[in-house]
Amino acid sequence: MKISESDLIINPDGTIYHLNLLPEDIADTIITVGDPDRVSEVSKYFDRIELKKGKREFITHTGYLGQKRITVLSTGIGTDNIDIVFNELDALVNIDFQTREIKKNLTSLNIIRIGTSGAVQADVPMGTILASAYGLGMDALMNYYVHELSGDERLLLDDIKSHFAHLKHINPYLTAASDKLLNTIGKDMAKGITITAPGFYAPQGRIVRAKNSVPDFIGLINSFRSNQNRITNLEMETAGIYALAKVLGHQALSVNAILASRVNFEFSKEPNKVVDEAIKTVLSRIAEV
Ligand SMILES: O=P(O)(O)O[C@H]1O[C@H](CO)[C@@H](O)[C@H]1O
Ligand SMILES: O=c1cc[nH]c(=O)[nH]1
Repeated sequence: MKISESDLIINPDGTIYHLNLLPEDIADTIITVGDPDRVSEVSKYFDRIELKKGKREFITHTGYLGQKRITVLSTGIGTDNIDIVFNELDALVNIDFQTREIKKNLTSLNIIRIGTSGAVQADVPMGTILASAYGLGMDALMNYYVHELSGDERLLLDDIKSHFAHLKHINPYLTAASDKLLNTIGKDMAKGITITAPGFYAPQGRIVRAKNSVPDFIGLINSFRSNQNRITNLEMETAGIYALAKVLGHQALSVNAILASRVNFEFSKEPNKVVDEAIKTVLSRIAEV
């Protein structure tokens, strides 16, 4: 079935609407970062850069590390941007732009986020490189998509829903990381459930001047337990990435450079060093995926 011109917008030069990319511009292995300035912090380690493009906050570099073709792309902040990036990346590989039809043979991308995050457990110090075993969304994105849970995800989400039941404004959703990427890129990293919040301040329990509606949100978050599972950190994209990757048939892993300890009330004095460590660790393992 032909996808309409208003559902899938292709620019006059053949590029996808927001990302400004042609299907041939992206590799099958994609690194996403939030900050547009972080794209060159990743691609500076490539042996060769073949393409640099961008529009708005969506900056893309594609190149090679050894024999491996890699795309690094910035998403900007928040799951509303993840909605755009993931639908458009998927369209670039799985929709024929000439016929506007879904291709018969679908491509599954390997997508690795390298992001920054704040820890909520005392034994996850600043400087930790943490792989998200699960993304737990406190935002509203997945209310708009049909998505199914595995048995393990359902059991864990039921426990999470009971723990947060008194927060009537949220409908949490949960998706596991790609096993393949967790066991390669994420091997021997600290692991935990990552909360994706719809904001940086009160939605992550921060208090500056405006009053928070949820008292001691960090205490509520870090006291959750379900078997060996606990919530380790907070950021703003991972749950949307995991959930949309699963819906669209892609593999996803989120690697978090822990810059803040929310329980020790500290923020890293050397954030670039921590992020660089995460970038180098991911790139040193990327040939395995
Ligand atoms: O450093 P990035 O990848 O942007 O990630 C984190 O930093 C931003 C907030 O400062 C949010 O996007 C959050 O998820
Ligand atoms: O605490 C933090 C640090 C980075 N990014 C976030 O979203 N939260």
